[in-house]
Amino acid sequence: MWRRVASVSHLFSHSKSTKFNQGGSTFKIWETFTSESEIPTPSKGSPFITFVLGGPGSGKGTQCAKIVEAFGFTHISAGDLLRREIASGSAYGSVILSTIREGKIVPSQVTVQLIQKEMESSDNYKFLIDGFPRSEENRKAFEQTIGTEPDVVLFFDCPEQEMVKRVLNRNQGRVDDNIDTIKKRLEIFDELNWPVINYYSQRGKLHKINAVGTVDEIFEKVRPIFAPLSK
Ligand SMILES: Nc1ncnc2c1ncn2[C@@H]1O[C@H](COP(=O)(O)OP(=O)(O)OP(=O)(O)O)[C@@H](O)[C@H]1O
Ligand SMILES: Nc1ccn([C@@H]2O[C@H](COP(=O)(O)O)[C@@H](O)[C@H]2O)c(=O)n1
Ligand SMILES: [Mg+2]
Repeated sequence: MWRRVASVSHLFSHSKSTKFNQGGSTFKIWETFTSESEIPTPSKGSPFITFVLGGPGSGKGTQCAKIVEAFGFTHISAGDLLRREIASGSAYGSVILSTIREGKIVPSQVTVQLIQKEMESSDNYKFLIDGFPRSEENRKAFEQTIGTEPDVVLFFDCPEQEMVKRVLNRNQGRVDDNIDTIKKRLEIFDELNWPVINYYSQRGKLHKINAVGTVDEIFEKVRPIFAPLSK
């Protein structure tokens, strides 16, 4: 198991915050706008963990691929791990499949175990954990099992209409890429993901990225966050 050796709080020294309301509560979100902050070089023996949040179709997977290419992270998509578990014929497969079909959240114990296995079998120490945590339960289970918090949290902020359009055009044969499941996923996102976003915002770890624009335009907003890291 890894031990944390350094704080990266000064990563956020070139950020500004904005306040907004969601579900009757006020949230504060950090928005990064420059790449000039210094961060400690992550080292083997101490994982550098980035959580990647955003609604369905906000572009998390697409941007993760760009971050991997530019900065040498290992991409761990919680959704992909769950889909792989279904395909492997595991004992959990049928319950995971019906949960995904309903747009609901798989029990954290299952997802965290899959993430942990993936991290432990990797030679890398820079991880992008995509689509996780989806709920406070997910977040707490990760902290308890892995014993650490993320260094950075990205939140791809995208209007619902745009997310629906992207998901319906995705065409990758996913069982949840249909209008009924998308509506449920959006409801679950609103209900369960905002507390997580708020939590990391309060801890000064959240980077909100406007996810409207071309893939390259959005990546140019992501790049400064990781620019101090070498590949
Ligand atoms: N900036 C963009 N503009 C237009 N289409 C995009 C953009 N980014 C991603 N897409 C497309 O939108 C679809 C959804 O993107 P992606 O799979 O990256 O989203 P996601 O956040 O990982 O979604 P999910 O949570 O459902 O896995 C894909 O078909 C992708 O090619
Ligand atoms: N932490 C998570 C992540 C995902 N799921 C389930 O998988 C579905 C697809 O996830 P994507 O990230 O690939 O969109 C999602 O709708 C959930 O049903 C989960 O339970 N927990
Ligand atoms: Mg995805």
